Amino acid sequence: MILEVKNLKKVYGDKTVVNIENIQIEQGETVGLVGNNGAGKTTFFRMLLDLIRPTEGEIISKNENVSQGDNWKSYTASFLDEGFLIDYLTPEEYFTFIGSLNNLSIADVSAYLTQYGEFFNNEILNSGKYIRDFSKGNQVKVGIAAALMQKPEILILDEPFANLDPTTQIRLKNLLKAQTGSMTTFISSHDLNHVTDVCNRIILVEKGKVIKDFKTDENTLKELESYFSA
Ligand SMILES: Nc1ncnc2c1ncn2[C@@H]1O[C@H](COP(=O)(O)OP(=O)(O)OP(=O)(O)O)[C@@H](O)[C@H]1O
Repeated sequence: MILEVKNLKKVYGDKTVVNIENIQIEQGETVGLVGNNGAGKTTFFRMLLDLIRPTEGEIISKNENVSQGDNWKSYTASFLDEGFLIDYLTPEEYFTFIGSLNNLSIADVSAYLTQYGEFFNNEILNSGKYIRDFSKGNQVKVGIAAALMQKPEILILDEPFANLDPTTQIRLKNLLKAQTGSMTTFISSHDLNHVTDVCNRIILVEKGKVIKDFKTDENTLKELESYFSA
C-alpha cells in the first residue's frame, strides 16, 4: 500500500465537505475520482498535497503523514490548477526550473521534452511567450508535462481533460495509459468516458463521502452514467 486515507474530515463552518473513513491505494493503481460539482474532490486533493490541513484524520503516504513530513514530496507530482505554474516564465524556463528541483540538467529536460512534440502540438516550445499569455488549455499542457517530467511514483491531476481539445484529450489518455502500473495515479474528472478508459479503479464521491469504490470493467461506464443521470 502506498497511500492510506484514515478518518479524513474537512469542515468549513457547519459544513463537512470531505468525510472519508478509509481509502487504501496500492502501488501502480490508476484511480479516478468522480462526483458532481462541490463533491469535495479538489478539497481532498489539496489535503493529499498538504496545501490545506484536514479538520480531522490523516493521509499516510508510505508510512508518513503528509502534513507531518516531507519525504513524500520527492516522489509525488501534481497539477491541480494554473496556480502551480509560474506566470512570468516561458515554458522552457519553467521546465528547467522544475527539472532543477528534481536534479535534471538542462540537457535532461530538453531530451525529455522531445517526446512531447505531439502533445504540445507545436504551440508550447520556442514561442517566446510567457506562460501567462498562453491559452488555458496550453497552460494545462505545460503543467501536466512538468508533473510527468518528474517521473513521480504518485501523480495527482485535478480535472486534467477539462480544458483540453479532443485531440489532446486522447493524447493525454495515451500518455497516462503508457504509465499504467509503473505510477500510482489519482485523477479527478467529470468525463466519465475518459476516466473509465484510463483508470482501473473508480471512487465515486457525493457530498464528501465515498459512495462507491470499485475496479473498472466493461460495465463501469454504464453504471456511472446511470448513477449520474438520476
Ligand atoms: N475555503 C473554503 N471555504 C468554504 N468552503 C469551501 C472552501 N473550499 C471549498 N469549499 C466548499 O467545499 C465543497 C467542496 O468543494 P470542492 O472544490 O472540493 O469540490 P469539487 O468536487 O472539486 O467540485 P468541482 O467538480 O466543482 O470542481 C464546496 O461546497 C465548496 O464550496
